[in-house]
Amino acid sequence: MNTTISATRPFETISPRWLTDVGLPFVLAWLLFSVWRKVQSLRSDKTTRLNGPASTSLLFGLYRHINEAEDPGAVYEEWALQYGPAFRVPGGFGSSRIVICDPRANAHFYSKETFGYIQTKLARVFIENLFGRGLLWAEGDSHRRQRKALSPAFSNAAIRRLTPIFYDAAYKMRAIWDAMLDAGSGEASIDVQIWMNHISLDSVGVAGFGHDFDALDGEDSAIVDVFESFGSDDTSLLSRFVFLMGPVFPTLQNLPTKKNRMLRRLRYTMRDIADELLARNRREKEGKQMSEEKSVIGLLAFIAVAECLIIADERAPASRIRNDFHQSDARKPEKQQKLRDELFQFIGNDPTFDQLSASLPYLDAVAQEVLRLHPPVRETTRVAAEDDVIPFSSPILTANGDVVSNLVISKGTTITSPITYMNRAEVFWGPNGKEFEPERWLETDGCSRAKEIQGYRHILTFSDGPRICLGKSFALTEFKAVLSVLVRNYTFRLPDGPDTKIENHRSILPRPKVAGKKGAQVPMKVKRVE
Ligand code: HEM
Repeated sequence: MNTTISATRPFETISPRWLTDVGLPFVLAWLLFSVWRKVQSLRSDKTTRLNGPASTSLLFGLYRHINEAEDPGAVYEEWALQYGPAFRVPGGFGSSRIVICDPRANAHFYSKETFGYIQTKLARVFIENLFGRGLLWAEGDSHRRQRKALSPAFSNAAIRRLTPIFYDAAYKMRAIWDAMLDAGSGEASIDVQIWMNHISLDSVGVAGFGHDFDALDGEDSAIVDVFESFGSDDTSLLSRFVFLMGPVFPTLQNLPTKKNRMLRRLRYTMRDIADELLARNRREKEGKQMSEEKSVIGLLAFIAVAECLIIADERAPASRIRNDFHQSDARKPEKQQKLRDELFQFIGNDPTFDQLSASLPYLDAVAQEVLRLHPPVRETTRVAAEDDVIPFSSPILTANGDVVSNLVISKGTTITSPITYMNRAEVFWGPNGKEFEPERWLETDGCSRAKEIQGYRHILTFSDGPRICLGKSFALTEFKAVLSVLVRNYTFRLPDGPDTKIENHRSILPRPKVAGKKGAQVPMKVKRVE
């Protein structure tokens, strides 16, 4: 398909003059407004007063400290040990949010999503800029209606039908890798991350649109181009400023930073593609009926598919979890072999959807463990739409010195559920909570206190409650199908052996990179299984 990016409407570049003439007065006006708002809200605030870490910056509070940490979960863990299961974290200009580190409190918080707790203003601007006013943007009854309409497309029956699409993509990649290995010495250095992203994009394209973006074939289409650019950095001063100040001044999100230009371009590209596919679909329907097997288009509105495609790649790519698996797994080759042994019962055929779901315990354990350790969405932050009382399973020591078991929350209070913390903290997962140990999912009493955590199998990676990820079965099936093909066919080693240092690459997408590499590169040494 020939998709033109009519939407690449370039923004003017921002000059330093612009920042002082327009940016500074704007920030000062907001500052005054925020102080006034703060005074107003303090008057009516009944929220339980909590202890917490002190602010280190008037502009950013502790946001920068958290956002730039290699492991934000560990930062929250330190504070939870110091202040208990609920504490207040300062943001910029006197703003703050309450972080809840308790299973019962999190279960309550998520159960009231979209009605009692809603997206922050910042998130709403971001989501609207990217997707428009769709499912992710909607709250309350409107969200419930949209979700109900979309759910059949993500049912087990639907994913069972889509499973061959994941295998097709994996085998297409295998043919390319085999050719690379044949042309060399039998071992090749392959940047697994790029290939996994291509698999994700192609399979979501075929599954959602009935259209192959041919990313695996190196097709240079607009959509592939936009998704690839997601891995690039945006470390400009303006971007960092917008990122850090966004929680206080959501409208800054509309400034034309490199990241915002990219997201806007993606949105327009998706719309162009959707228009073109709609027209094609209409033409095909005039001729012969398009096969329902090939596409879930009959069930999904185009814009919703576009949302899913972006979510799948931008917010929470299944490719990321496969990639993280290879890193964790390449450090512990015995686990790679254990998985291969389990999968070797499938020689000459592939596990079906039902076998992937229920008959391969070690593959399942590996998938769970990767999801637990590497949640692409690291935390959920919402604003209370009404007054509330959050129950806790452990006692809280308030700033007044009282010991309480409930937190009183006033309308307008910002609450954060720290997903990475809940998924990894020692208090729930034991002393090896931060290690890749798939075996914990095979032991019945392996993660005692973690059982108190609700969410999908006691982790919060897919969120929980009314907004729990709609595509989790899609993502898990894709992950397991592709991993089963890769591990049966290849062995993986990190470039410098088990001690290779992996870092977080800062870009629109949270991506890993081998330390010292430019950009989000994870080149692995790949060999065929003998
Ligand atoms: C490993 C892969 C994935 C992870 C970890 C993940 C995680 C999440 C999370 C945390 C949310 C909640 C977002 C929020 O609170 O704002 C979410 C929502 C959603 N996800 Fe996923 N996701 C994944 C893959 C997918 C895929 C492949 C699809 C579609 C094919 C998808 C479709 C959706 C949709 C439609 C929502 C919005 C649900 C709503 O607002 O009601 N996800 N996902």
